[in-house]
Amino acid sequence: MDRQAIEKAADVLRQRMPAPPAIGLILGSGLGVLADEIEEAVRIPYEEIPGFPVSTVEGHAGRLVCGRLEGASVVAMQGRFHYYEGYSLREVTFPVRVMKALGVRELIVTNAAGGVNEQFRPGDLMMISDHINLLGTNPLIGPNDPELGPRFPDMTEAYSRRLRQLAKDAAARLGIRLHEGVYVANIGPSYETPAEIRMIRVLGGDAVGMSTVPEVIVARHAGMEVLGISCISNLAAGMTDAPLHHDEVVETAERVKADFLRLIKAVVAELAK
Ligand SMILES: Cc1cccnc1O
Repeated sequence: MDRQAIEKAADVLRQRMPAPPAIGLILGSGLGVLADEIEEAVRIPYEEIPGFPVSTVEGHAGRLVCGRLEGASVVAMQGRFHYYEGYSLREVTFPVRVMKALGVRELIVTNAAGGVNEQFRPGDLMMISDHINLLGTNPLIGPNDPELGPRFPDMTEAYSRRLRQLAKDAAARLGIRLHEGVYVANIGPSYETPAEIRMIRVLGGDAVGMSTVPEVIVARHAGMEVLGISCISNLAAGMTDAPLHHDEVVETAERVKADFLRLIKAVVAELAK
């Protein structure tokens, strides 16, 4: 990814944003409602930002929302880009590069995921402790710009221990049940087969989805701290007889949004201190 394109997008946004953001939020399917809670909000459609792709998935609005949330200056992606839409991983992760250029230090990534762990139920929240990349590719492939990050970034703590503790403490304070587990990225857009879900379980996966991992790899490359929260939208293939539908993914996220909102806002409030 070239620095010129990143700076060009960041410059356009600096002209329109109320203040430099400290926290970035990527809101997954049906979870964009959090951006509606941002105060003094400036909403910028992706098509007005040079270098941003345009989201094509139902349940993803397609705009950047900047403003204040729980006392912090934030920038939220209301709608994200997915590899399965046909974008390159560099395009999918370009917004993370721009957030870094704007000054974002902590990135909270959220998604709707399929439950693989047999203890999980639709509507549960899972904090991501680690991920497994089954995409068979990586957003950092190609020449590395050392100004953006190291050639071989360490992924030992892809999901910040500090932020995970913050989220755990917030969930306990709020009486929100918060699982913790491993998120596995599948390319999509077809859902996983029952055999693939059995494989993912054997590999140690607790939830599966079609996003998040590319953004987290780039965020860690850029030196950002990351917290990941999955909304278990439905049980993955083979765990029930029912077939999977995208509208179920969005509908479940809608249903659990109260707890999801309370948790993310509590974490942001802590970071704003
Ligand atoms: C996003 C998702 C939801 C349910 C099952 N599998 C997935 O990849």
